[in-house]
Amino acid sequence: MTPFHQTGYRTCCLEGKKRSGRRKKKENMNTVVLVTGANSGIGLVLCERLLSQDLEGLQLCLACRSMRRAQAARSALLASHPAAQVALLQVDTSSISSVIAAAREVKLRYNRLDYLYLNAGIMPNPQFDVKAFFKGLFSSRIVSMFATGEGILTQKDGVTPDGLQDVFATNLFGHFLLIRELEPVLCHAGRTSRLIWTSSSNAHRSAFDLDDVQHRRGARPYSSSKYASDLLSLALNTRYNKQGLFSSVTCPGFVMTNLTYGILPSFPAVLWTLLMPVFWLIRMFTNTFTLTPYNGAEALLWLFKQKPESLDPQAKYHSFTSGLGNNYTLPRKMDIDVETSDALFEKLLRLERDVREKLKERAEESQYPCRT
Ligand SMILES: NC(=O)C1=CN([C@@H]2O[C@H](COP(=O)(O)OP(=O)(O)OC[C@H]3O[C@@H](n4cnc5c(N)ncnc54)[C@H](OP(=O)(O)O)[C@@H]3O)[C@@H](O)[C@H]2O)C=CC1
Ligand SMILES: CC(C)CCC[C@@H](C)[C@H]1CC[C@H]2C3=C(CC[C@]12C)[C@@]1(C)CCC(=O)[C@@H](C)[C@@H]1CC3
Repeated sequence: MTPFHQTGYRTCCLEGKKRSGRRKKKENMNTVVLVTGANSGIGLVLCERLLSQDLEGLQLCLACRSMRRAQAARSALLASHPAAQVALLQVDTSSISSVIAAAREVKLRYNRLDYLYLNAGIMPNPQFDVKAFFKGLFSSRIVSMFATGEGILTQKDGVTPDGLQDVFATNLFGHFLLIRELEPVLCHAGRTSRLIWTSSSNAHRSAFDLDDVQHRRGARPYSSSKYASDLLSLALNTRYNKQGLFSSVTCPGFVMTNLTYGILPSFPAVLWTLLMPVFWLIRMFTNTFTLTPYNGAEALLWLFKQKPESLDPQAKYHSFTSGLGNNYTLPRKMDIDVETSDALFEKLLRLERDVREKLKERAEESQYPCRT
């Protein structure tokens, strides 16, 4: 038994026909999978679950901002899968130069990338509105409040050294730039590559504004960044499907991870654990309370096994856990449209041009420091 495993739960996947072991192995020869934010929570357990599939030639690349934490994750994975091929990559998705350097490294190491999991994410300085929470408990919004966190959470965002809003840069723009930089290894004639986003049911149209895509003005940068990732996924499909690149969006449900522990910082981890029976009870009414990273990773793993052409680009694929602890994946139509997704894509392209120019200027300045 490894730390990733969870006892007492039966996992049932809505998988198509079962393939024979031998065919499965041949098809997956040298499948390269890169996961951002792979050193903890859903990203780490996804890696473990991928390794447990026993796919021959699977090459995992853990893309993390801290090499120390990445090493610890690699050691944990190798402890349960000693023969696995697990590489590390340093990337801070909130930093333009880090993303560009990481992409350069990927292109040197691999000539093809089959799966790119865009999973790294933050929800900094969350503010939990206790009053709204108790009001919600006695209203008809109760189920949707527990499923989405809508109406009870806001955040205080910061600004990165590149001058971008932190949540936007980390959750969305860094990943956008990574995809753009990795085009040569993602778009290959005769083969498909996959982008799989860890979005959220907290994504909401009302938090997003095309005139403020970085969410400088509001107090829901997390919701805005996740809604933007839903839109971006659709735009990527519009533009890249012909080149064999397919994008999908997932929601892991409510999962106990470092991200959620940060929501009530005064709550020690042990209190969260004590609340587990309450959460299991709530799960009887909402299957979105997946609670463990193992359950939360269900949709991310399910998508790995699907043919991309069979997926709906306007659907979000949700991990669900039933009251009895069974995991399954189901699609839910997203509240997005092609026009807004295209408009966002254009804005991101413009921002990409700007940041690249700034980066060039900075490089020139450091080369010729005396020039004015
Ligand atoms: N937990 C939940 O209930 C839900 C989570 N999600 C999403 O799931 C994803 C994974 O989060 P989760 O597992 O819950 O939380 P964790 O905090 O455990 O994982 C987040 C991961 O992202 C990494 N990360 C954060 N910032 C950066 C950065 N600038 N550059 C590179 N990596 C970074 C973290 O690295 P480090 O350890 O160094 O901080 C960590 O590995 C996120 O996108 C989150 O929004 C969506 C819906 C629900
Ligand atoms: C202390 C109380 C007895 C219980 C407090 C519960 C809340 C802290 C949670 C109830 C629903 C949760 C939730 C999220 C965070 C924690 C809650 C608000 C998310 C917003 C976390 C991030 C996501 O992406 C969403 C999918 C989650 C939705 C549910």
